[in-house]
Amino acid sequence: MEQVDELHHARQHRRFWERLPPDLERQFRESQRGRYRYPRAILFLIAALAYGLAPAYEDALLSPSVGFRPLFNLIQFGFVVPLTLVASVLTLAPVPLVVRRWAQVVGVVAFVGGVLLLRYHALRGELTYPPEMLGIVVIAVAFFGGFSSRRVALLGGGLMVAGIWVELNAPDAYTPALNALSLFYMALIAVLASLTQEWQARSAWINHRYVTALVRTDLLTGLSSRSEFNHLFPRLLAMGRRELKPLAVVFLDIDHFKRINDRYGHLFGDEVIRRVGRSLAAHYARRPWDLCARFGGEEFVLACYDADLNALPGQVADLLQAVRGLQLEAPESGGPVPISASAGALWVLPIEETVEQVLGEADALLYRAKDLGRNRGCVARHGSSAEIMEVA
Ligand SMILES: Nc1nc2c(ncn2[C@@H]2O[C@H](COP(=O)(O)OP(=O)(O)OP(=O)(O)O)[C@@H](O)[C@H]2O)c(=O)[nH]1
Repeated sequence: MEQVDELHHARQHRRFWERLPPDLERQFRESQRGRYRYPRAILFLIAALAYGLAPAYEDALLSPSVGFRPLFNLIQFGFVVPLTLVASVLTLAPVPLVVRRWAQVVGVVAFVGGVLLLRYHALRGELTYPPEMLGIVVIAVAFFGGFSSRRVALLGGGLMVAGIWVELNAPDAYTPALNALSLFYMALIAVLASLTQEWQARSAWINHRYVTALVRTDLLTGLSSRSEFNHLFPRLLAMGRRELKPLAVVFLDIDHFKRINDRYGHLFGDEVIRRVGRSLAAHYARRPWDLCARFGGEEFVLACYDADLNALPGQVADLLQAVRGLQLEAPESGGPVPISASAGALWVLPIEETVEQVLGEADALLYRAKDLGRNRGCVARHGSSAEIMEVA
């Protein structure tokens, strides 16, 4: 319930430049990194190849006479190409996210640093190098990098300043002002594209999370919804079967709820459902695998993993007592409104039982408790309907 509210708030009140609350933001970033793994690995590979093969096409296409100085060769082959290749491999390798991120940052910085250096010397007439490479790298990083928009903005902004400095300080080989302007536009496009793309990705992600949370949560009580229970219970049963652990399934239904509604109104009826739901969650479903859901109307279902058969009657009695102990006051008179519930509890060591069989048997126990006069529970072990224990 809190999560539904938090997601709703994040959807409604987020401005274009704002991030999500820290926990959601972390989950969002991780989901995005996974998504762009392959494009990023390919990007780094292309960067490494483009850089590594530069001398070949430089000589052939652009400036046949220019030779590389040993220092350039060292930077290019001893530093930039290996780092970019390592970034490519680590992007796909099963290494921790932090290592991958740092490898990529170092790869990108090394790459663009190398390109800037070459560009500087190209403008001094010492060699030629395609300046568009810089823009391509920035835009590609912005689109596929999976970095935060702030990091891309920092990178884009830093590159823009460095690029302009290089253009203006090199001898007037071409048209520095025009080159500076084109660098500025490239960096601007990259930053805006990355911001827009991130905004859209974040909006889609948060909407998806919100809808999922809505489907999984019962909005009146904050417990799991029936669809969430239907989703998780088969898994719990399968896990019990695999690990040979017993389960307890308890159906609980508020007695004569229609009368409460008719007498005190539906809003008060809602409050009763809410209070009973909270009380069940507090008393019973406390371990990580336990399920506590509103099955519909005034009926609840609990499923407990690795349940103790001997403790079950006592636990059901406690639940019924907790419902009886709820101090509800009538809307207008303020007088006490006594309520009670009936329960059916089934203990099962799952072998071949289906979900329908288990839930059907537990539901039958609930109806038996209703037939016996309500305000009580019927507890049984699966398959031994002759030995039903009555608790109150
Ligand atoms: N206030 C409120 N009432 C609901 C909600 N969902 C179902 N109901 C009402 O719950 C009542 C359930 O009535 P019945 O199924 O006859 O059960 P009951 O009166 O509790 O009788 P027993 O279960 O046999 O003890 C109906 O009147 C429904 O309208 C809800 O979300 N809020």
